[in-house]
Amino acid sequence: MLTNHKAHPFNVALVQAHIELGNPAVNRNHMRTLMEQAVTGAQKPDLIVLPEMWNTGYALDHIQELADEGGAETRAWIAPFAATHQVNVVAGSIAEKKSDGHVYNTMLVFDQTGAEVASYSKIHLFRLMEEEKYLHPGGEKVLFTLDGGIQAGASICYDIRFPELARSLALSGANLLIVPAEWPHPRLHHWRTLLTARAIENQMYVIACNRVGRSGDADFFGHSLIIDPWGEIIAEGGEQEEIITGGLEPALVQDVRGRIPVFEDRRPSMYDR
Ligand SMILES: O=C(O)CCC(=O)C(=O)O
Repeated sequence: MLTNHKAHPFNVALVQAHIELGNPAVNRNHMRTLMEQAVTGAQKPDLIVLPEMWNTGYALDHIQELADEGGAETRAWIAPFAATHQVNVVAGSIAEKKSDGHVYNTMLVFDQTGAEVASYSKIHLFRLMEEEKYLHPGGEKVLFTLDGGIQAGASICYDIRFPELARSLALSGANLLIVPAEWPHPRLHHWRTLLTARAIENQMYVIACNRVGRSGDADFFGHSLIIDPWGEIIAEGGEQEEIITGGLEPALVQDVRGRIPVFEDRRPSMYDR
């Protein structure tokens, strides 16, 4: 295992929460309570991450009425929360109704001043949950810089089954992949393996925040993960609500990339699709 402990790691807190189906008001209050716990915990986080579709859950039948119009409601409380507590917030993803009338599965990112630094809508919609019938896919990959200078790339849940996206983010400069999810049983093996592979092959940190609890037929297992660029699991959640914390050491990315020069040894002309 590679170690490169610095005095001030970049502390992350993953809010592994239960989500109430189709009840944005309850979910908003619940997330705020958990986020307050995160910022008053023993280790003050530099970054808080929420799970996927936390405002509505997969209430897709009613998603047109339930979705946050222009993301306004979410922005209105998360931006001041970030500023008040001087913490970066990746607000998981929400069902967001955009001005084109479509609903997107959208990640919003705020810096420590409460300024919005990025917005990413899920590119790969998940047919097993009929996302493609109710949601509109995003049209671009998204990178952003967090306070502290860390370059991060956005992925939402099913996106991690497409290694091309994480690789493309890494090639564009990402040192960290952030993954909000609603990933259910019985695919824990896929979850852990895919996330670890994305970390190892791209020599980047991967932090993934999954929800817990039952919703309809789905049983969401948590197991939120913080994985370092060598593929070591720094922290992993259980199957109940909890806040998973860990410290990232950004210099470790260059360290690992120096040890096995994968990016120098790539042969892009050999990969035709
Ligand atoms: O790929 C999977 O197994 C789960 C994906 C998923 O649940 C989602 O994208 O919402």
